[in-house]
Amino acid sequence: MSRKLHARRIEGIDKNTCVEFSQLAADYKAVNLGQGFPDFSPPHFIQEAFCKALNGGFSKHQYTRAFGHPNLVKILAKFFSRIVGREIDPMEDILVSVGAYQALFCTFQALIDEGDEVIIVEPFFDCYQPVVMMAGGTAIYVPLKPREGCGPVLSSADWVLSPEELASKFSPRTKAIVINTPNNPLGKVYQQEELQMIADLCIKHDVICISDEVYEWLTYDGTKHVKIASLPGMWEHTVTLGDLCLASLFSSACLNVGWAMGPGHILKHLKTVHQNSVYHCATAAQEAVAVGFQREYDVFGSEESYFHQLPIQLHEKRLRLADCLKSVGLKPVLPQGGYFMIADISNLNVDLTDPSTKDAPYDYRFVKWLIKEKGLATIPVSAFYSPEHKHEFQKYIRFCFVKEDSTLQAAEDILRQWSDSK
Ligand SMILES: Cc1ncc(COP(=O)(O)O)c(CNOCC(=O)O)c1O
Repeated sequence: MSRKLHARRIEGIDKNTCVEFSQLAADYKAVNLGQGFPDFSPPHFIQEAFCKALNGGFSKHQYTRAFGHPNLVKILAKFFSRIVGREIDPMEDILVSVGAYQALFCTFQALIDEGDEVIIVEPFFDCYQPVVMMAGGTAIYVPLKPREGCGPVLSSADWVLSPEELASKFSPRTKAIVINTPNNPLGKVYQQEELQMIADLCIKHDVICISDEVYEWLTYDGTKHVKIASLPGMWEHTVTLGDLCLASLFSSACLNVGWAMGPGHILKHLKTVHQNSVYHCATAAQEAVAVGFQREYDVFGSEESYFHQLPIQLHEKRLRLADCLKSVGLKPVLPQGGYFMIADISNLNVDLTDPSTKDAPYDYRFVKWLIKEKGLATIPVSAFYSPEHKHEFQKYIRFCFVKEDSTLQAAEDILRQWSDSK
């Protein structure tokens, strides 16, 4: 066929970093600290709930309510009403989606029009730019930067937004701002005063805040996760996105149940996109997650809670990886939350003359070299920046530490052998 096949809306977004580097890791059978998923099983109670749902009769194998399985939306509303501090209507204020990815897609397709501007805080989960573009929007970027004069940047808490620079990005065309807390890849957990700064601008300019909180239960060292929707006046301005199976909850990406939560007058538009695209999420998976969520509601705040246990388990892995990276000359930025840790690689002098990557940013070339020559997979952090800011942040790579200890040990062995051989 001679005529152009693909639509303009997908021009230039065909490449995906996770897809590219996960394939390279598989091709080279590398130890994979790249893509963010656990390499251990979910807790028994969620596995049992999933098996019970699958054996729960024909209704669990057929369509359930399009906008969310009644058992699930009811427990979600009950659970988060307590956290947000307001009565959440399970039937109006929640949309269950196929992972948070689909919730993101529905949100942008429903709310962003040609010419609308969307402020994206960098570094950002790399799908934000494509979903803004597919909706016809224009991405406006504002980077988190290491705080001036803080000395060596040891923590994600040291990466902050400039109030002046952020305020300057709002214009009459600004429709939404996207934040992600805890952040992927940096691990920053926005504190109340930072969220209040964003909230004040959203209310002043009548802008919607899209708050991606898939890692909300994974915070460390006593760091508290604050939902921007819980701040005064922000419920009406916020779409909160969550994930019921990835990091935050049950460490089971395969269940792939996410959600969007917010006021019914906004959520009704996301539901329009949902019912005209995916329409429905797996009933048995939703039932299993509802059972898991009910359990967590009953034990919330106690030592039996998985939300309590998982961060403790991951805290040790996080410190172990940071120690290893420091011992071989990398400079890790300790994350306040989430699945990932970035490390500054500027101290490492590696011959990156591979002609196949000569025009790529330094971290891309380094990551490919690390996979091909050392058998260790990570992700280049410049992939989480806009074209205009990539060059400023091409000396960092991202590690996922939500892995079995044996996997982390294998990665450490590779790094230490390399370090000893230098
Ligand atoms: C911030 C954020 N939002 C949304 C999502 C999507 O969540 P879900 O898997 O529920 O669709 C993810 C998924 N994980 O990313 C994998 C990686 O960076 O290696 C995410 O990190």
